[in-house]
Amino acid sequence: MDINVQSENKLNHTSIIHAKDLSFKYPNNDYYSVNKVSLDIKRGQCLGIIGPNGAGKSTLISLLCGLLKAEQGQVDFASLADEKPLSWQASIEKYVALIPQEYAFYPELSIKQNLEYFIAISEPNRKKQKQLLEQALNQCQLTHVAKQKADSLSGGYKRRLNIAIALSKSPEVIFLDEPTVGIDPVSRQDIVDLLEQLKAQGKTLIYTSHMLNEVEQLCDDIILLEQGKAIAVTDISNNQRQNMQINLEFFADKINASFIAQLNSAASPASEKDSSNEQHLRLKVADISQLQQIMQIVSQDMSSIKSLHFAQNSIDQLYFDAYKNTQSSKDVAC
Ligand SMILES: Nc1ncnc2c1ncn2[C@@H]1O[C@H](COP(=O)(O)OP(=O)(O)OP(=O)(O)O)[C@@H](O)[C@H]1O
Repeated sequence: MDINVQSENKLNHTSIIHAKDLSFKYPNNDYYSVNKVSLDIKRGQCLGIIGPNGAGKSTLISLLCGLLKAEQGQVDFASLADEKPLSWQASIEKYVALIPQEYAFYPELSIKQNLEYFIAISEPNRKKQKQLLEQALNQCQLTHVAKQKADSLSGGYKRRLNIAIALSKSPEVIFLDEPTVGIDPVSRQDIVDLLEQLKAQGKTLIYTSHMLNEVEQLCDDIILLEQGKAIAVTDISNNQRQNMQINLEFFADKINASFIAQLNSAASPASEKDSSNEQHLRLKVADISQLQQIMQIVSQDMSSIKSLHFAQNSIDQLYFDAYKNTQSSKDVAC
């Protein structure tokens, strides 16, 4: 595999990492853990890598940040250096950080000692070391627990320390492998907020998680992996979010047949009745004009409606649709 550092104008001007046809097989495995994956990571954006257990997310991250060498394919990094271009290895060491799934710190040391140790590896200047330490402690809200032994911290604080160590070298590109796994919802939200701040500062994030709501909140682009292959690549930038389908759900004391017929004729042909019983009706609405017609019908008989919910097609739906499609194409192939 080739990993090249390109001057930015050789890549698409917004791209920071471009990978083409990456493939990797672990020794002794007879299958590819990553199979011909191509992707483009834009500067300052967050790319989400999602997929079921064993889909190849961690392996893909390891390939992209140079921890593993692919058998085939190529990774191009835009030159991250301001002045003279660096080798890809030097570029990765200086500008790229990986926050792994496992805890990557010394349990016997305190938070401060851990950070001091890792900062000293990449920054020889004592004054700068101190600044980086304070910055990492503040950014990850660890100042008040800085003297505590890492081993004694809660899961949420251990995750923050993992992130603080990676951030302490002020990276431009940050790979995060399930950074919120196994922690409570409040700690999880704190970490998502921190990642939002990093994005706002212009950092490029590559993020894997099984928490699809986090992915939806943070990511601009998503790549869905299954058995090493990229089975869907989705741009969920604002534009696309607006175009996502609207789901409309009615709950009523009783939904009668003529009401359902009226709604269906208003919504037809693009709308689809998912389910109906006497109390519950779910419609997929294709556009705003359909929605207006439906709301007109509903407003004529509001008395029977107990509640009505709008839900945009979420990333969960995209995930399940893409996954369902690959499963059904496998069934056809069998
Ligand atoms: N060190 C290894 N040696 C052999 N096979 C491995 C190794 N690491 C991963 N694999 C295999 O490669 C495939 C992809 O694994 P990987 O850990 O990249 O998936 P993942 O999507 O990150 O999974 P998870 O969501 O469970 O973390 C799996 O079939 C896994 O068993």
